[in-house]
Amino acid sequence: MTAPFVAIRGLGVGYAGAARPALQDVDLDIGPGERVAVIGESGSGKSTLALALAGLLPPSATVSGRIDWRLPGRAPVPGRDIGLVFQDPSASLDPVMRVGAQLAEVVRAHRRIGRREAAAEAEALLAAVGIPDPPRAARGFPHRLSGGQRQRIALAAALAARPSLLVADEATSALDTLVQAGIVALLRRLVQENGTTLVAITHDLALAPQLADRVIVLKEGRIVEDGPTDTVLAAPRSPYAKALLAAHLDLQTLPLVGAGLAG
Ligand SMILES: Nc1ncnc2c1ncn2[C@@H]1O[C@H](COP(=O)(O)OP(=O)(O)OP(=O)(O)O)[C@@H](O)[C@H]1O
Repeated sequence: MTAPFVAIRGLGVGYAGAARPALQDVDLDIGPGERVAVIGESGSGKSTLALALAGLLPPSATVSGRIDWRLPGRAPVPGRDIGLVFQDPSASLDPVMRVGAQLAEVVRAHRRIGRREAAAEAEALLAAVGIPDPPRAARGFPHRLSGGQRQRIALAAALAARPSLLVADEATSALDTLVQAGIVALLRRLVQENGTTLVAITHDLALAPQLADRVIVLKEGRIVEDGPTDTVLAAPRSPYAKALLAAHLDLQTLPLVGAGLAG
């Protein structure tokens, strides 16, 4: 791998009152432009890793270890260097602000451009994420849109500042299968086009081949598997990853595209 974009060493995160640390001894290098899926069951520490990367852990959390960024001389700024998309788009969209104004505000918060230019950029972003009739959508409010459209707009907002890293935490979990497929395809296209590094958190193994070249499996706050997506899904080494995969195949959900396991 070329020089890592971010290098995590011995990261541990504990929350007050918790029986065990949410993350322990996490060592992880992520290269520029890499697309990484972080998989694990509920409570394994996926969201904590996302928050640690974004610098958004609650102040009460106890943090040890280091996260070093390849950004010259400064810490990354969430929203500018790191875009975030969550499961619930309402977390990132203001219900009482017009969609176009919200996007324009994000653009102007990070780039020195005038109002008109920012409004035009907002419409361009809406078009880029596949929202029909961008000028009309820009004048509307988020609550008038479907869940899938709101998630597209949350994605547009996360990418408005052209971040180097996009962290998507269960970004498609709340959506039905068809809408989910559309958002996954969009996410994949946008990060490829922009060369954005992607960390996609998901409990859904079936999404890993569609989103990522590399899979990391977390169990009880530790990385138990880390490798190319196809290799991990075709031949997991850790017993835990094997069990996750077996449980997934038992459920007979979506075929694991690209893993040679679909048939
Ligand atoms: N703010 C918090 N305060 C206390 N404990 C927390 C907090 N956030 C997470 N935890 C605990 O830390 C552990 C890891 O949680 P985390 O949300 O990172 O896991 P996860 O894999 O993302 O789970 P899920 O898929 O359910 O979101 C869990 O035991 C959780 O209960």
